[in-house]
Amino acid sequence: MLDRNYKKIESDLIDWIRKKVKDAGCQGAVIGLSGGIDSSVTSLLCQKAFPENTLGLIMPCLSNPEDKIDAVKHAEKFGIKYKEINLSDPYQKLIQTINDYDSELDLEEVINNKNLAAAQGSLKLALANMKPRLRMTLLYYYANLNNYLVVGTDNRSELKLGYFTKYGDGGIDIAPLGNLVKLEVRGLARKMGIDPKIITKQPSAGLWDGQSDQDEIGLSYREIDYYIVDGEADAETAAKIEKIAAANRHKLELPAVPNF
Ligand SMILES: Nc1ncnc2c1ncn2[C@@H]1O[C@H](COP(=O)(O)OP(=O)(O)OC[C@H]2O[C@@H]([n+]3cccc(C(=O)O)c3)[C@H](O)[C@@H]2O)[C@@H](O)[C@H]1O
Ligand SMILES: Nc1ncnc2c1ncn2[C@@H]1O[C@H](COP(=O)(O)OP(=O)(O)OP(=O)(O)O)[C@@H](O)[C@H]1O
Ligand SMILES: [Mg+2]
Repeated sequence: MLDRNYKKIESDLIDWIRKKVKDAGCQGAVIGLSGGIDSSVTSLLCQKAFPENTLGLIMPCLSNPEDKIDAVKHAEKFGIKYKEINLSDPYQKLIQTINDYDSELDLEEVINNKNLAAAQGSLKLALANMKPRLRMTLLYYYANLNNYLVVGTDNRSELKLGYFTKYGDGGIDIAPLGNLVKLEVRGLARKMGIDPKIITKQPSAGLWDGQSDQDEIGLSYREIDYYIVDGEADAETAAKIEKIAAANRHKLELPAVPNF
């Protein structure tokens, strides 16, 4: 699976991005830069497609400070224009606003801890998913302003599982990595000279301290990717993947509309 012609994939994806942006009547690309591998590869592809018209947005939201350092280093290494907009305060204020107006749940502990570890059950995800949705708002601000497309970073593994926030990091215009599973994204990243620290970092949505894709999904990318590409998996793994995929399929569809 890993034995792919990454040089050709790279140049085909650069051409594809250029065509999609031009066909949309747009002039460039805006991407969220997390310091993770998917956004590093995507931003570099965009930068090669539109060297002058690619904008990376670094948007920490009570995030691990290491990630911002990695994102800045990546942007500077490859000459990607970027801005940092820290969303921690607006995020906290939004939670405070909910707390002020809705007395049903007490969010003081979450607000004071600045950590979603204090939130349990559905509250944890409800608050966590607001982070990518705030980022999406900023990405579209810059897309509208500059006549750019919002370029998403979702890969084939995440799309198959629906492992993204609906209208958050899933709220995008195009997804250049959408036909590459995570292990293939790693192959492409190596070929493109992405910093090995970024390539070997544990994949994480970074929505709360210590979150990792593998722990949350309960499967490794090796298991997920071999199943997606070659159909190789034991019956239990295959069933688990299909169950998650079925539950999240709505994320890839348009909202249901009555047919009467
Ligand atoms: N059948 C259906 N038809 C239409 N809509 C349906 C639906 N079932 C739920 N929904 C709607 O969808 C909502 C649930 O979806 P959503 O809001 O996305 O929430 P949900 O899928 O519960 O959470 C997002 C997941 O993606 C992960 N994530 C997020 C961001 C980045 C990354 C990453 O890889 O870096 C991962 C995150 O850790 C979490 O596990 C429901 O509250 C409901 O509004
Ligand atoms: N702090 C952040 N600043 C800007 N964008 C972010 C930030 N955190 C997440 N994003 C955006 O959300 C996307 C989805 O996150 P995701 O974690 O799947 O990708 P990644 O961090 O690039 O790679 P990995 O999955 O290996 O962690 C990112 O690729 C990026 O575009
Ligand atoms: Mg990440």
